[in-house]
Amino acid sequence: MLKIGNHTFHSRLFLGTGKFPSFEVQKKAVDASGTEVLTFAVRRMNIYQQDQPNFLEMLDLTRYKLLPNTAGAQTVDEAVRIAHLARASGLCDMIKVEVIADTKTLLPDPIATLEATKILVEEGFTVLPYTSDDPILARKLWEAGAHAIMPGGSPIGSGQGLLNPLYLRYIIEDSPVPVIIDAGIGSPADVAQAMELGADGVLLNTAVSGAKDPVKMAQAMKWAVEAGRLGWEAGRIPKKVVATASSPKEGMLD
Ligand SMILES: CC(=O)[C@@H](O)[C@H](O)COP(=O)(O)O
Repeated sequence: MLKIGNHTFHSRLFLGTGKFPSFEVQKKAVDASGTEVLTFAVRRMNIYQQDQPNFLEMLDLTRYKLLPNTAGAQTVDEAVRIAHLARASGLCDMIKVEVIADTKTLLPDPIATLEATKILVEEGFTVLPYTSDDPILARKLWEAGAHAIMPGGSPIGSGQGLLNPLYLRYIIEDSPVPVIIDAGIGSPADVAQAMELGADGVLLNTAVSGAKDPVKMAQAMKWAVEAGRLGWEAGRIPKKVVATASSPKEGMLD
């Protein structure tokens, strides 16, 4: 069971809702993923044009926790304002803090992320900051009261997988709060790697929405999360540089 703040989840897969080829495919993929948490940019919400299609309208929202994110924010003020908008709209008290100040890498602004996290924790939100794979910043975030840490595997939408497994491991080993690897996941193998490192979960979007068959990929991601978690719980064998026969020698004829 995954616990973040006061929320508990069976599934360890968080799914983004952007860029699916259609709402119908999105719905089928969400179902196939087994996710309980859907994230979306508050700025995509159609608050003022109720007659326009809503990207969440095909989904039975009673089945999912919504994790609004502050995507589009470039400053602390913007992130905090977007979080307030999410709360005023009656969405979940969870907020994914995303403050991006670089359009090429889409890497998070570490100082603004920390500042926004402090403010929103103080205001009673359940705060999940999207951060780089920097273990020192991760520590400052949980010291500031973040309820989970979401380090990127690689740049958003890049599908590059985990570029720095060592730093992610440092974060996972030290963090007193859940660590969700967020962004850059390209394939089920990346997901399994994250979970085998000991991550508490993964958040992904593009790898599913951009797949040739998003529904099949969503199912594959679900199984990869489960397989990786099980493998981590089971404890892998140590790597050796020499071969060791897998059959025991005892009882063998010479
Ligand atoms: C949907 C969302 O929150 C993204 O910003 C997230 O980081 C996912 O990234 P990928 O699309 O690389 O999976």
